[in-house]
Parts: sequence; C-alpha cells; structure tokens
Amino acid sequence: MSREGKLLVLINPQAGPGKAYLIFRKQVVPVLSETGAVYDVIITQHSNHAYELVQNLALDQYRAIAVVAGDGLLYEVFNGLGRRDDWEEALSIPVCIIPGGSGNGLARSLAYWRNEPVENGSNGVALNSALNLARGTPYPMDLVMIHTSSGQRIFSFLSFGLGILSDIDIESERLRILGESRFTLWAFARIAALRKYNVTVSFKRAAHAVSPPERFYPATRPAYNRSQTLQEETFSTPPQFPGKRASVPAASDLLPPCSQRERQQHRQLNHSLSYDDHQTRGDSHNSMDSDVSDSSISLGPYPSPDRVVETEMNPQGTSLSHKKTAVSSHKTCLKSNETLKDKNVEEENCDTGNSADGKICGSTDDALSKTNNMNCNSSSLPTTNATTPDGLSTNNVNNKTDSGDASTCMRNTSDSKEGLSDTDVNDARQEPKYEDARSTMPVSSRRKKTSTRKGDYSHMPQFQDGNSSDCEKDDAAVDENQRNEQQCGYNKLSQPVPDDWEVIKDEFIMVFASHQSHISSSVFFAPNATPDDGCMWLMILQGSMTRANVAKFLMSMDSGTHCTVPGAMMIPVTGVRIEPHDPTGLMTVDGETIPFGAIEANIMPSHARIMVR
Ligand SMILES: Nc1ncnc2c1ncn2[C@@H]1O[C@H](COP(=O)(O)OP(=O)(O)OP(=O)(O)O)[C@@H](O)[C@H]1O
Repeated sequence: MSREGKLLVLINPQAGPGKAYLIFRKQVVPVLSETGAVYDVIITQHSNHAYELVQNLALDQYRAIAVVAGDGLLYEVFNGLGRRDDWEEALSIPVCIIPGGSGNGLARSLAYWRNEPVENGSNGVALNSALNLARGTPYPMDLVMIHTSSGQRIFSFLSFGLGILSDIDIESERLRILGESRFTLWAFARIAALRKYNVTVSFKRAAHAVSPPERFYPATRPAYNRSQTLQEETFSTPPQFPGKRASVPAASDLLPPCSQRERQQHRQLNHSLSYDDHQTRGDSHNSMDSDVSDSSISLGPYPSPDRVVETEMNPQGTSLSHKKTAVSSHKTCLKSNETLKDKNVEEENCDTGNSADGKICGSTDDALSKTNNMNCNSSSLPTTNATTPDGLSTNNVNNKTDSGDASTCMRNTSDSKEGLSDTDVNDARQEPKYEDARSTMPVSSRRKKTSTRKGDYSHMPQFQDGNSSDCEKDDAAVDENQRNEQQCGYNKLSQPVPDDWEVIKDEFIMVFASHQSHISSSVFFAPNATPDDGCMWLMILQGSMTRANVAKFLMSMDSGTHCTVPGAMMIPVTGVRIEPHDPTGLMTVDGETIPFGAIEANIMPSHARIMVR
C-alpha cells in the first residue's frame, strides 16, 4: 500500500480522561512527522460527529482513517461508513485506533496479538498505535453485522450481548467519577443482586469450534520474536499459540468471502521498514508517560513543507481548496506566547471544554490577520494561532462559544521554514442528518443519562422492516446491499434460524460475544481471538452459576482464565441470534447501548482493514 496518501485523524477530546488530544500531540505527531506523513485532523465536537462526517467523506482522498479516542468513536466511524451507499467498499478503508479513551479494547487486542509492549499502559499502546499508523500496513479484520428487531443494522468490531458485563459497564456510568474502580464496585452490586435473563440463544458453531472451554485459553503465550524483520513476520501465518489456536484454519477456508476484495493481497503484506521502531518505542515510553501528564507541553515538529498538502474540507468532508490549519479542542487548548515571533507555545488544559463562558483558550495575536477563519457552514469564531518552540508550525485555536453541533476541521499543514504554517479553521454546523430517525427511535437509558457526552445510537442505520426483509428500500444501492447480504449468507431476524444452528432457551447470567481478544484494556475476554479468525467468541454464563463462580469469573477476566469457571461456556460461532424474553434490560454493541430486543449477528470475515506492523 502506498504510504504517500493522506491520513485522516479523528480525535475525541472528551474520550476517557480527556487526554486524547495531548496523546495526539505528544505521541502521534512526532511519529507522523518523522515519517513525513501528511494528514488532516478533525476534532470531534459532539456525539455522532464522526458518524455524520464519514457518511459524506470523499474517502478516496485518504489512505487511512485514524481514531484517537476510545472504542466509541471508532464505532461511530464504522457505522457511519456502513451507512453509505458504497458501504461495503467504505468499510474496508484502513483504520487505525490510537487509544485515548477509557475502554480501548481494540487497541489492547491488537497490541496483544502483535505482542507489542503494554507495560506503560495506554501510553505505550498509543505509541505503538502511532507507529502502526505511520509505518503500518492494512491487515484484514473481521466485522460483525448486527440486525436488530427494531430494524437497525449495526456494524461491530468488538463485542455485543447482554447480561452481567453489559449491566456493569452501563449501569456503573453513574459512578464515572470513580474511574476504573467503578466497574469493581458495580460488579459487587451486580453479584449481590444477580440478574438472570430469559433468552433464546441460537448460534452457528464455527467450523473450527472445539470444546470444552479449557481448550480456549493458552497456558502460556509464546515469545514473539521481535528481532524478526516484519518481512519475516508473514501475516499469512498468524502467530501460533498453544492449544486450539495453532489448529485454527484460516477464516477464508471456513467462510464464504463477503466481497470481491482480495484477502490474499492483504495478507501478503509488503513491509520494508527502515524505521527503527524498537528504538523509537524504547526511547519514547518514559518520556511520553511523563509528557502526557504534563499540562505544559512542547510541540513536536510537523512534516516538512514539501510533504504537506493543504486542503480545506467542507461540512461533508470533501476537499475544497488550499487553505490553512485549525485546531480546536474542548479540553485542550493552545495558548501562544505573546506573538508568533516568539515561537513558543504554552499548552494548557482548559477546564471547560466548550468555552461556553466565552473564554478564549488560546490568546490572539498579530497572526490572526494571517489566519483564515473559514466558516464551514456557519459562524465565525475567535481564532488564535500557536507556534512550536522551534517555530516549525502553527495551529489555530478555535474557541467555540457554541460547540453544540459545530465541527472543526484541523488540517495539518506546515510552513516550517517560515516559522509559520498556514492554518485554517473549518467550522461547520452540521444539522443532524438523521434527526427524524433519531426522534422516532427509542433512546437508550444510558444515552438519556449521559446525553451531553455520549451518542445515542438508537438512530443509527435504519432499514425498516417491511415483511420478511430488514433491508427493503427502493433504490439500487439498497438492492445491492441486500444482494451482498444474501451472498454472505446473512440471516434475517424475521426468518427462523437455519437448521444447522443450535438453539438453547434458558436462563442466563450473560450471553455475550467478542470478536477481539480484549473488550477493554483489562478484560481479556477471548484469549484465542485474532482480528481475522472469522468467528465471534460467544460466552454463555448459565443461570445456574453460583454467585461465587460469577465472582470468580469476573475476577479472572483480566487473565483470561475465566473461561474455565464452572457454568461458563465459550463457543466460537459465525452467527448468533439473541432473543431476550424479558421486557427490559440492557444490551450493548461495542460498549454502546442499543435498544433492548432480539438481535442477530453474523460475521463478515476480514471485511475491515486495520493498520498493524
Ligand atoms: N466532542 C465530544 N463531546 C462529547 N462527546 C463526544 C465528543 N466527541 C465524541 N463524543 C462521543 O463520546 C463517546 C465516547 O467516546 P470514546 O469511546 O472515544 O471515549 P471513551 O471515554 O472510551 O468512551 P467510553 O465511556 O465508552 O469508554 C462517543 O460515543 C462519541 O459519540
């Protein structure tokens, strides 16, 4: 794959502890600069910003989309892409996750799979992810298409289901202030008031399914020889693990291809890295750790001017013309020292995100006259510039007095030799495209409670059920979608499950599946999962499980040994239908609440592409 194309970087300034923007500046920018990558940056301004943006984005101008956030923003990206007419192709644009949220399940899964260091926590993973973005190659990753009884079609890259894990995740939101310990606290509460769900769960076992569950976790993880060149690390031969993993056939041997995309081409990755990622990784960890926690930071160099492509983006995300760069962040703001001539930057964390009080997070200066405050769709806003200590680049700081549904586009451009890069503000007010759907769809309980921070996904792709088909629409694009689904063997909720599916109707404490090894940094849910293994790892906790075993199960999830707890059953599947019979409850996809009801999930083997080294 060409490394010459532009990257699109999406940053959620509100993700996790609110350090996504700092992570970008401290860990990603230096790596991108060193590799001469050209990139555009968009800082999301509100829930569903990314979801809306990627639906109209001119994808061919980008070689990859990077997300500096938690898993929630990537969920928006995939589902926005899945909403497009060219959804099948769009979903295969290479994506890169740089962990900046509280969950970071995908980033952790990839780090585990590639045996990358995680000792430094999310900072270490972030640095590796930055290297993936700058120097990586797209690798096939499974997606899961979920149809809901309310007519939604959702794309999942991580996990879904109902039961104790979803309950703890969502219900403990109210204790968010406690950080990660909210999960432990709520877990105890949930164990005390153990909830059982009446569910019919139907599934199609993956051809490489092996039971019992003891087989599903590796006793030890073999050393992954990092001294190998990446050329030698042929991705067509996934890392071998003891136990079942070694005998797992390639997904392509098991499952029908979903598209014309050439999986083989993806697998034969052509790595020719001269970049010393070992050195970079080793050198950078400590400094990054401390850096990110600093409120005052120095800015890394930007790409040299001859590698910079300056463009503007309209609200739909299509390229307009040559202009300048803007930075806007709810939480992290730049403050330039007096004038741009000083070439010094002080970066500070602003307490308030959206400057509702009109506080300008970056100071203005002469250079304002040089900036072009482009109005993507609406208001002009105060704009400031900042420059790096070495004067290599400047960025506008766009203070938003109304961040409601405005979008700010930051272009990374630089004019380093001048000590001043042209920057621009693209400020858009985007009307929610799916307002109608949003207003007619049920709003999840979680989103109601956290509406200022979280997105309501209940409005996401709607394919209102006619009779037998979920996806009836008049236009040709939808016909095409339906045809693709049929080709892939996707099942519809309105139809009975195929004869070769197994059906269990019972009481369960949990029915939950993951298609990645980790569903968060510390939950090692499916130890044998790899990004393209062509299956979902369905975990069922039987209703007969004792409280002690449930506690044991939850407590051993960080090590992956939970799979052997009595009452727990893990089954690799290619399709699963979950039909709850209780009137209420919580159901999640990739950590986001969806309307409670029946869902059917089918694997889309290797449909997405993820940047890895
Ligand atoms: N500027 C913003 N302000 C508020 N919410 C936003 C903004 N940008 C994105 N979001 C929403 O924040 C949600 C959470 O984002 P993300 O997953 O990146 O962070 P997180 O802290 O890891 O989330 P989680 O609480 O799910 O772990 C996303 O679903 C997205 O809709």
